[in-house]
Amino acid sequence: MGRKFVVGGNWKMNGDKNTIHEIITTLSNGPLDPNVEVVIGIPAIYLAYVQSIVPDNLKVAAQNCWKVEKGAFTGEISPAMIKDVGSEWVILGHSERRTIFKETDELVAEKVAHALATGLKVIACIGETLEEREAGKTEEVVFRQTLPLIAAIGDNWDRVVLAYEPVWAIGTGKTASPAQAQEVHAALRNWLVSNASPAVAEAVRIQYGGSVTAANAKELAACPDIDGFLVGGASLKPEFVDIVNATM
Ligand SMILES: O=C(CO)COP(=O)(O)O
Repeated sequence: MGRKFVVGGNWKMNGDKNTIHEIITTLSNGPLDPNVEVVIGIPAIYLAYVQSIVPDNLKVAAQNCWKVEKGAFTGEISPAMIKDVGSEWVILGHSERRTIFKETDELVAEKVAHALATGLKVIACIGETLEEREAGKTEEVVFRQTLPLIAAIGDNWDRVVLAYEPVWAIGTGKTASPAQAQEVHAALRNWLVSNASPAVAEAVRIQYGGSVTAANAKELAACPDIDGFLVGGASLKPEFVDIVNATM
């Protein structure tokens, strides 16, 4: 069976009640391709608000969470809380979490394991820096980041989407070319055959993220191993509708 296209919008630390209302109105009017799964990543403080105004065809994600249910972790939110306000997804391991907040591959894996154990669905992000790419280490880095996720995910792959986001393409306007993105996606899928299982490799959806716009989405979406996008800046704009509809 084919992999269902899945498009995420990662708002990062953007939006206020007014602009959020506008974005949700735009997405509600769409129309959004009903064959595409759409997940929007919301700043934690607005999760409940967004949850109260989204239509059924939009799923809501937190952008991070901690690795236990509750306790003395000032400033953190737990998967149980995300679930409690009605959201089904969490984005984990985003490169901004890894670089700015120093999250290690192991911590990301612990978070993924706990989020899945709580019943959430996870978008797990991986991707190399420019320096790593130029040193010819792209695949090495992507495989290293994915390896601890294998044990963390266990047999919950049906609730996981991988997002390949080359750090040099994030927020820079420098999109990976379709050939560059496809090459990494295919290599990762091939690596999953032996490191997870052939069935997982075949079924798991791999999103591309990094300066995706309405202008480049169709060409990227046509690549056989690109199963969706994780969109930053453009997810705050009306063109997100066109990105969701890139495979129509
Ligand atoms: O980080 C991203 C999505 O998670 C990509 O951000 P941009 O689309 O703004 O490059």
